[in-house]
Amino acid sequence: MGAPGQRRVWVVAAALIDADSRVLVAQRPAGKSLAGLWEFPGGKIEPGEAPEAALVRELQEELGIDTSIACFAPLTFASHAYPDFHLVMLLYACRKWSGQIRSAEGQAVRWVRLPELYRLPMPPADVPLVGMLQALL
Ligand SMILES: Nc1nc2c([nH]c(=O)n2[C@H]2C[C@H](O)[C@@H](COP(=O)(O)OP(=O)(O)OP(=O)(O)O)O2)c(=O)[nH]1
Repeated sequence: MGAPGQRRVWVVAAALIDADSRVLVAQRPAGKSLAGLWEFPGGKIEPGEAPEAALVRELQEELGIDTSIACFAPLTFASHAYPDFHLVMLLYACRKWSGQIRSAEGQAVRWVRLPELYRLPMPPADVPLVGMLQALL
């Protein structure tokens, strides 16, 4: 479980859920780590930044939507040792936003139902989270 002193990376992400209980996933672009895998939108928390503020910022940057901290319900977290860092990722559920979702950073995005989510290739840290999401939907 993670070498001592391994770099720890704090990430925040959202399970955006629509009225049909579908979840939005985004594909990691070619050339980045974990390329091609489907992830929950989000990103790294900046130093001094509150996780929820980071999530509002990331959803605006990546998807062009406005969200409110009040609409984030803590869902679960991932703690996963990647070869070069240890990821801690907080996952929030969010059913309310304003604006039209568009992929502002060129990532492919898809709305998927749970059975499909189980079949999509996701980063290893995300795999245990899907079951937690199932309990919510
Ligand atoms: N947003 C997001 N990141 C995830 C998920 N699962 C997972 O392992 N990650 C990892 C990938 C990245 O290493 C990190 C998120 O960083 P980021 O999205 O802000 O930055 P990045 O793509 O430039 O990442 P990197 O190239 O520096 O690794 O968390 C997920 O579901 N959503």
